[in-house]
Amino acid sequence: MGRLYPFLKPILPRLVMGLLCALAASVVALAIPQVYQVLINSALHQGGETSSVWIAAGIVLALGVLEAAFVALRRQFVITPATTVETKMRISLYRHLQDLTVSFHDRWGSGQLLSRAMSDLNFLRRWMAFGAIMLVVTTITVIIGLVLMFTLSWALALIFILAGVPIVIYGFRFNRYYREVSRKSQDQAGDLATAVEESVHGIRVLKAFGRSREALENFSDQAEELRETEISKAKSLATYSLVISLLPELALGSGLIVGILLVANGTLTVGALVAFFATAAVVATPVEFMGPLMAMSLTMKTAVERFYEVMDATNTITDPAQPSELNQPRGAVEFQQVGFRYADAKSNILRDVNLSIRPGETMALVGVTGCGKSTLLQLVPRLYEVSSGAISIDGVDVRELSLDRLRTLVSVAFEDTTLFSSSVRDNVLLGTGLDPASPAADKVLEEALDVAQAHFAYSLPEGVDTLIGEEGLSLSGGQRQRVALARAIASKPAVLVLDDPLSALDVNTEELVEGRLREVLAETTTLIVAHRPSTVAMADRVALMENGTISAVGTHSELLASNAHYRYVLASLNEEPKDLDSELEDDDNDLDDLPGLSEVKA
Ligand SMILES: Nc1ncnc2c1ncn2[C@@H]1O[C@H](COP(=O)(O)OP(=O)(O)OP(=O)(O)O)[C@@H](O)[C@H]1O
Repeated sequence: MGRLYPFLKPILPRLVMGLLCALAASVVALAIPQVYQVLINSALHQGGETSSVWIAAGIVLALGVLEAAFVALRRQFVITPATTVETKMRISLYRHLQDLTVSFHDRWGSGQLLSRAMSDLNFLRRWMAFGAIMLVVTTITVIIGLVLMFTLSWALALIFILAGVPIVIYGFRFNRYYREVSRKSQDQAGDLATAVEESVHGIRVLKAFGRSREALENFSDQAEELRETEISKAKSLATYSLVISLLPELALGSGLIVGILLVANGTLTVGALVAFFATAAVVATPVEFMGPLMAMSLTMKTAVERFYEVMDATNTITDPAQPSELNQPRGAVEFQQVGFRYADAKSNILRDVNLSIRPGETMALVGVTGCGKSTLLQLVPRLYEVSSGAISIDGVDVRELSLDRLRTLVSVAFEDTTLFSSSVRDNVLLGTGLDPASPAADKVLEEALDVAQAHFAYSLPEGVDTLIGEEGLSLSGGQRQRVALARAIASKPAVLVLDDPLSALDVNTEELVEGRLREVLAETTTLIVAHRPSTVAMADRVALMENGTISAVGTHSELLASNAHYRYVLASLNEEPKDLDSELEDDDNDLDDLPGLSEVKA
């Protein structure tokens, strides 16, 4: 819990003020029985002073009002700072999640992160605003109350101390058990959130495959598990609460008998007896309150642990201490002996990858499914870090560039497009750093939408300002891909990395996009994963990927003529490789000169 100090530091003065107010309220509450003692001893006997009754009543009333005022002040002091801390912690968590590597996000369920950012931090706020202060205050109230009880009658106070022993012993057991069960319930809540998130995202698949019932059954099982954990939590708290409320009551009962005997034999005054029991009543309330407070503190401890599990995850892909400059990038990309293994994977996905892409060249990456093409692309903007070897742009290792600079140089469009809940304009201009409202941004937007053949955006209900993404208008797969492609092009990168960005387009649109892309790509170094011969046709050269390495590089015609695996891969693509022949008629390569071509043609 000490780790919360940096977050709590700015609000400590207000928390201390809140604590002082809460303490003052308790002290005032404990002072009231002392007035009873004076009142009873001075007025409640024959010939007693009647005027003191009015004075005592006035004092008790004033003390009551004072106590209420202190309680109200405590609330004022702590509520605002607690929400401030909650917000700050939530923002730090979000910032850290943005910084953490893609490998981290591969391993963590989104629901687990969601539950940490929302419900765990919510617990924490409630604990700061109430639990922490009340825990300190109740402890101090009990201590002061016991001291007062000892001064009034040590024999009676001893009975209460004896009753406290089993409470403490049981408290340790409760502590251990409740921590475990509270951790379990918070993790289960995270898993449940993941299940909701997955089924909401995959609702079409679930419906289309008629799996809604199974999804519901799975969800119900998980929800049932959480319910059982919550019940065992509640049972354990109920038992603990029973112990800590019953024992003080037993002590009160037996204390009353002993107290009356003490008054009867003259060892104790009636006023002291009444004051003792009034004090004991003030002390008993916080003692009974200890159960829920302990439970709250243990839940909050788990919440802090869960928060720091994420915050402690280190970002391994960071800026270099002294970033290199790359002022006028030409866009020569070089892979040297690149090897890569996913965290937790048993073997390397990529090994000994050597590939040189000239400035302005378009290189298609072709290979059978699962051979590592997408993985290789993601290494260029350092979404994952190479395990061995190096990737350089214009001779500068990508690890020597600041991440901001690298990601301005390299732009990416993935096959599986993600659009954010904002306008088409904002989505396309995401990586440009331009003010979306500026005239310069309008021009860039227009050009990018034109290259990506995403003119449909102008016909949306509010044109390019139409809200798309999860909370907005649903676009078709091909429309989404075109917006994502426009986004990649808009920032005018030196290096463009495209993971089969046209896979969802119909043949005619694809042709139009390719026509415009060729013009753009003439200036930009491009590495493009190709699953269709028509995409291969856009490339100057083709790199063939086989078993996690580049096994051959050449023009389409060269590879077609000389490489059996290339022919096999092309044959397995969506279209027949011969479709490409017409595209390549203008190619400078003289196919007839290539060795072995006659066999291919045959
Ligand atoms: N995040 C990940 N963690 C662990 N393994 C992964 C991860 N992503 C991909 N893989 C594995 O790496 C291998 C290569 O995947 P990759 O997506 O790079 O292939 P690909 O050639 O692009 O396939 P496709 O043509 O089907 O898109 C696969 O065996 C896949 O299971």
